[in-house]
Formats: sequence, structure tokens, C-alpha cells
Amino acid sequence: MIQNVQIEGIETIVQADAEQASRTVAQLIADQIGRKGDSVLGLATGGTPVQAYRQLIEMNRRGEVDFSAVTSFNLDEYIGLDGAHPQSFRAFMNEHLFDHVNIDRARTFVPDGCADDVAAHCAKYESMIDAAGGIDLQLLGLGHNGHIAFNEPGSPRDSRTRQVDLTPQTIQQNARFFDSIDEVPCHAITMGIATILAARRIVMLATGKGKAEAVARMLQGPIGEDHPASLLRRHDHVTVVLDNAAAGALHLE
Ligand SMILES: O=P(O)(O)OC[C@H]1O[C@](O)(CO)[C@@H](O)[C@@H]1O
Repeated sequence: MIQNVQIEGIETIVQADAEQASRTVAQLIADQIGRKGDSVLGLATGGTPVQAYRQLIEMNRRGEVDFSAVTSFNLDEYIGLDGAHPQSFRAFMNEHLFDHVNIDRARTFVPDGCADDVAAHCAKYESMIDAAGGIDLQLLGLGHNGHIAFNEPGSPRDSRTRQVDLTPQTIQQNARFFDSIDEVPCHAITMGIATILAARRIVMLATGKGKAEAVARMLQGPIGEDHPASLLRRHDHVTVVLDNAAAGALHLE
């Protein structure tokens, strides 16, 4: 059964399972593009959004969503992996979305994990987002430790796109995408918390029991940099979409 509740002022949609939650997120993205054909989307990687991207591909095939004028900026990329590396986030986006919809590849942006001058590249990424008019809708996943993009606990709320170190926990979590944990890069480029909070609308998708504690802390715990996702409560247009399992630790009336 679908529940639509306000928690601490955040619209929270709880669906029965990950499939339904992903369908909701795909519909929110399609509605955004329907309202504004040349929307600027902020996109996420990780296991969570894959089903939502699959839904968008189906909707695009059925003519229900048109990506031809969309611009996209991805949240993050591993340092040291170029876009041709199968575990790069550029390759992930090509495989799970861009190769299958009518988006103009020249308007899809992912940070360059092999940039010679990382600081200059990060500053340029910020100015490209500004030049595109800012992000209309930012899709987010949620790390088990509350990270958003690669903003690990302790990341400053005024942070912008920059190079960061990954925590051992995140490296461990993401090892499932690599042949061995030794292949997981220890550093990444990530949009900052302030970059994310500058989006006009934020849609967070979290599914599965493993995210339940992080979800409860995000929505009902103290707001602070030690749980970066809790800072989303400082934004006035966030929608959190969950399945029942991820909503399991919330206190719902
Ligand atoms: O969706 P997953 O695979 O659980 O990952 C959660 C979060 O962790 C990251 O993959 C980074 O470790 C984010 O991109 C994502 O939002």
C-alpha cells in the first residue's frame, strides 16, 4: 500500500517494494521533463537507481518521455578511471541509461576521473552547471553511512565539487562492482553538499532493509554534517521515495 506522508516537512512516499518505488521515481523524472523539455537533471549511480533508469528507458520507447533536449550532470566519478573503464560512472551511465534513450551524448556530463588538474576540472564542472542554468531535478541515492554522492560523514555543508577520500566502509560497499576490493579507487571527484542543495528539486531513492537506519537518521535524527543526508532537511523541495523495507526504522504515526 502506498503511503504519502510529511516527515519533518519532507514529502516521503513509501511504496511496497523497490520496483514500485523505482516506478515512482521514473515518473517524477518524466514529469519534470514533461513540464520542461530542456530540463537539467542531476543523475546518480550505484545499485539503487538501476530499476528507475530501466523504467525511463521503457517510457522513452513508448514515447512517454523525450530526452532530446535534456542536459545531465552526474554526481561523481572515481579518480583514476577513465570513461572507458567498465567500472567508471561514465560507463555505468552509458550502460544503464544513455545508450538506450534519445539523449544528446554531448549534453551528458560526468566528472573526468583522469583530469590532469583536478581542482581546475572541479571548478569548471561547477561553472558548467551554472552555465546550464542550474540543476532542475537532482536524483540521489543514500549511502549506509548517510553519504550523498561521495560526501562522506564530516563533509562541510558549504562544500562544492572537489576531490575526496573514500571511507573504508564505502570502498567495502562498492567492492561488489569490482573483481576485488584492491581495484576500488580510494579517491573520487564529487559534487559538494552545497552543489547538491542548490538543485531546485531533489528526489532521493532508497530501497532495502540495509538502508533503513540511514533513512531514519536522515529524516528523524539530528541534522548535521556527520550524517550528510540529514542536511537535505534544509532544502525546501525534497521528495524521498522508499520501499517498505527502507522505511522500516521510521516512526510513522
Ligand atoms: O545505490 P547503492 O549502490 O546502495 O549506493 C548508494 C550510494 O553509494 C554510492 O554508490 C557511492 O558509494 C552513491 O553513488 C549512491 O548514492
